[in-house]
Amino acid sequence: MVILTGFLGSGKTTLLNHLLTRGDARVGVIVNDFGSIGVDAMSVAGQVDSMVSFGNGCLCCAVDASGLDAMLGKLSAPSAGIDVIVIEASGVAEPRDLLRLMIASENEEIAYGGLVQVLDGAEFDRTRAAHPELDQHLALADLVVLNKTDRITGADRERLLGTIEELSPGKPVVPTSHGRIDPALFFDAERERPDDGQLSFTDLLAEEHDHADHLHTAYDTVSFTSEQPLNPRRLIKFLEGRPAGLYRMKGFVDFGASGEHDRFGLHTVGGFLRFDRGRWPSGRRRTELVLIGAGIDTDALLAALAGCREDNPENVDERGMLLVLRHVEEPEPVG
Ligand SMILES: Nc1nc2c(ncn2[C@@H]2O[C@H](COP(=O)(O)OP(=O)(O)OP(=O)(O)O)[C@@H](O)[C@H]2O)c(=O)[nH]1
Repeated sequence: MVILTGFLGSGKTTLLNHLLTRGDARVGVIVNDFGSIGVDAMSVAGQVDSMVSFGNGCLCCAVDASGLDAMLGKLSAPSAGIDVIVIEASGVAEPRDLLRLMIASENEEIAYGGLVQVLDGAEFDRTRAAHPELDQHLALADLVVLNKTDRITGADRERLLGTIEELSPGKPVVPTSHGRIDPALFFDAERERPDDGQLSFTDLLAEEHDHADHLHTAYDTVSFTSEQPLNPRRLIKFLEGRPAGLYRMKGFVDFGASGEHDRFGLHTVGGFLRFDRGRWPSGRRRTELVLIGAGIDTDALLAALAGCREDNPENVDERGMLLVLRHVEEPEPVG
């Protein structure tokens, strides 16, 4: 579940429509203003399988945690076949309140996938003057989208990037026009299929060549594999120091630990980091990670990951594993 937030007119709906038409994932959408969504574009895209909406204008005023849970329950039901839920919340909804609602949610099917803040590049200064709370919103975001770059000069763009960096240091910022962001930065193109051992990011990479426009040329993608288990402490250190341009990481990590659920799925969106635990398909136990970013030194990142390999995998660093477990958000699967 991804929260898409931004002030009125910043381009959230445009971005969402872009995700719906360009991504292969099945998207469930929760909006706080039915009228603001391009319903036609969505039905043409045929991607929205369920949409929950309410006209109260403000998501966090309209629902409490159990109300939200009911909506999420509808969208996360296996019968809905939804891969990702996007909550589109206008600037009037406080991201902090939304996050609080998410944390209070008792739905175990749903994993939080990051808070994305959309900014109108052309209106940034005026919006900030009128809504000083924008500074706090930026500090909460996992990923910042600087939209409407077609309406600003290169010099303004650099200045805004500098201001955003000051307000939310180290936060990844993706400059776009018309919300044309790579869906892979938000979620998987296809659902993972653990049963046949296919990794969804393979599809994700294959998708790169299908798109007609040159959206992807702005991104660097690199993958890392290791038959040798990784050291948890060193990997966590790498993750904590990952560069701001590294928008997304995805894959599975083998720490050499043994147990029922010793496959650690890794998922990062901007500053957000989560592990979940699962089982290795037989014979496929190895670390496989995909890194997506812009302006990243892929060689240096690969070298740093290679440096996380554990030379004595038989001695699992149990205390190091505790650092990993701190980021496990989902309960251990049962059975
Ligand atoms: N020039 C330009 N216009 C854009 C861009 N992105 C969106 N727009 C236009 O800006 C207007 C607002 O975009 P929306 O996507 O509706 O913005 P929103 O954040 O969903 O707005 P609310 O629903 O009011 O919160 C629309 O007319 C869009 O076509 C962009 O990158 N460049």
